[in-house]
Amino acid sequence: MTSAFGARLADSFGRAGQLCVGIDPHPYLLTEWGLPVDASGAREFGLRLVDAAAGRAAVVKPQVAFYERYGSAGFVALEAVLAAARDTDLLVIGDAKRGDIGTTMDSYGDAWLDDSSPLRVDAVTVATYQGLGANTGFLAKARATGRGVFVLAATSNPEAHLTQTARLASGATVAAGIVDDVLSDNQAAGSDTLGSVGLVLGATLDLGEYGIDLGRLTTTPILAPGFGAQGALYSDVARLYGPAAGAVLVSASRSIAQGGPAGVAAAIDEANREVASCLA
Ligand SMILES: O=C(O)c1cc(=O)[nH]c(=O)n1[C@@H]1O[C@H](COP(=O)(O)O)[C@@H](O)[C@H]1O
Repeated sequence: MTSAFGARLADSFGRAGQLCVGIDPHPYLLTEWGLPVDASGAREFGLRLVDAAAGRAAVVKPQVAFYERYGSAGFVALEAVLAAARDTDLLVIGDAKRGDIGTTMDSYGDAWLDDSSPLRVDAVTVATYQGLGANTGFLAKARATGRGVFVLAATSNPEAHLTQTARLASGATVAAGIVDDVLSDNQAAGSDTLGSVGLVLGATLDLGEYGIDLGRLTTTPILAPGFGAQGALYSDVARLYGPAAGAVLVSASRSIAQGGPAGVAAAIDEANREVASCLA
């Protein structure tokens, strides 16, 4: 891979808009799609979403849990979906939400970020309960291979509120502290377009309450889940993210897939249109 993830993401935004199509093969969706609730169904679901998203959206985001639930057969299915996406101009975020001490994170880096791994993706989601410093090797590997990382900061689920708005000794919230760490990391790496280390900032939240200054995030990729099934509206992207809206990857999974396979392409086009008109 030649250029940095942030630069490739900026290029994709320019070509295909700011939508991320989540690939979450929930058992109920497999049934609705007329697919078996097993690894072969999850594979087919993922392949069809990749096919529909290619040329229509910037990014796809397979949720690893919905493949992992089938054990080794699920990982074989996921590898097939990732390989298919690699043959398109889509960027792929592996939603693996890995987080551990540094030496173990290095091994996760070998799984998701190494050029020789069948699970390699363009970017991965990580949790930093062990501190962003524990991800030093992981982030270095991402940069060295032109890949990216999205760090959970303010997640879309209501249960996270208590922990993520708790105050650090500095007085900043935990979420704002993670934002600061990521900003320092991107500044140290000197990215000139979008950085390669991004943040997860859910669309279901009042980010002001988390003490997050969106004006500082104009060149930090923001993965924004919560649209559709979790209640956020595409028409609210500009209001929710303000000055950082141009860096937001608007992410939706169930709401794109719920109309069945025949409706996916239209759902993607409609979502992309709504996001673009809100950001125009
Ligand atoms: O990292 C994520 O993508 C993520 C972070 C977050 O704060 N909230 C969140 O919902 N997600 C993921 O985004 C997807 C949301 O799916 P839908 O609610 O169906 O659009 C799921 O795969 C979640 O695991």
